[in-house]
Amino acid sequence: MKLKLISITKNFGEKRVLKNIDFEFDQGKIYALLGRNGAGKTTLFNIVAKELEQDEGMSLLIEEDGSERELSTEDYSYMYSTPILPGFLTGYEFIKFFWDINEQRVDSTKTIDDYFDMIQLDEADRHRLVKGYSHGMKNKLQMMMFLIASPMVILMDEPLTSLDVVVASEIKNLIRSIRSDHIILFSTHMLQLAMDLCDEIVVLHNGALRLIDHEMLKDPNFEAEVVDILREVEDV
Ligand SMILES: Nc1ncnc2c1ncn2[C@@H]1O[C@H](COP(=O)(O)OP(=O)(O)OP(=O)(O)O)[C@@H](O)[C@H]1O
Repeated sequence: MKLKLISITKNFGEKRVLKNIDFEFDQGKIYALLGRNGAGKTTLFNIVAKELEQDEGMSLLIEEDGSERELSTEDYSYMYSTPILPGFLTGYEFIKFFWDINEQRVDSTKTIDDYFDMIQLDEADRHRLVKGYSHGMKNKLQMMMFLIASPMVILMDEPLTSLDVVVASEIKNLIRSIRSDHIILFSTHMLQLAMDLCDEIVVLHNGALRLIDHEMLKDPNFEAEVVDILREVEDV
C-alpha cells in the first residue's frame, strides 16, 4: 500500500503554505517530517486526516494491485503532540469505549489488558481518571488507540516531545515493532530522533516535500546540510 499526495496546495489568505505537493509514502516505512516552525507540517497532517480542506489536490491510498481510493476515517489515526482525551473517564473506560465503537476491526484474540501491557501502563493507572495522567501516559493511551484500530496510515505530530527518556524509548520501540503493517509519518524537530527512528527523512521546504537521499544521511556533515536546506526556507 502507498499513500499518494497529488498536487496538494493550501493557502491561508495570502500565505501559500503548501505548494503543489506530490509525494508517495510506502507501507513498512517510518518517515520523519522535518521543517522549520510554521513550515506547514501540522497543516499537511490536518489535510491528510481531513481535519482541514486543501485548496487543490488530493490524497489517495494505492493498493498493491494499483487500484486507488480516497482515505476513509478507518484508514488513519492521528496522534497529536498534545493528546486530546476525555479526562472524566478512566484510561480503561476510555479504551473500552474506543474498543466497542471499533468492534468490527479489533483483534478478538487480544484483550484490552493485553494492549495495556503492550504500552506498559501499570494496572493501577489503568483505572485512574485520565485527567490525572501525565503527558507520557496520555501519549501511551493515544498510541494504544492505533494499536487497537490498526489503521494503514499513522500520523504523529511531534509525539515524543517532552517525554522522559524511558517512555520515549518504549514508544519508539512500539512504533518500530508495528511499522511493517503501516505507513507512518512522524513530524519532529529532533534531527537525531529522525535519524534514529525513521527509515526516511523528508523535509518540508518552501511549501514542497523533499526526500533526503540515503547517501546524504551517511555524510558526517549531514546535520549542517539539513540546516542549510531549512535555512533556505527562511531566505525565500
Ligand atoms: N487556521 C489557520 N489560519 C491561518 N494561518 C494558519 C492556520 N493554521 C496554520 N496557519 C499558518 O500556516 C503556517 C504553517 O503552520 P503549521 O502549524 O502547519 O506549521 P508547522 O510546520 O506545524 O509548525 P511548528 O513546527 O511550529 O509546529 C504558519 O505560518 C501558520 O501560522
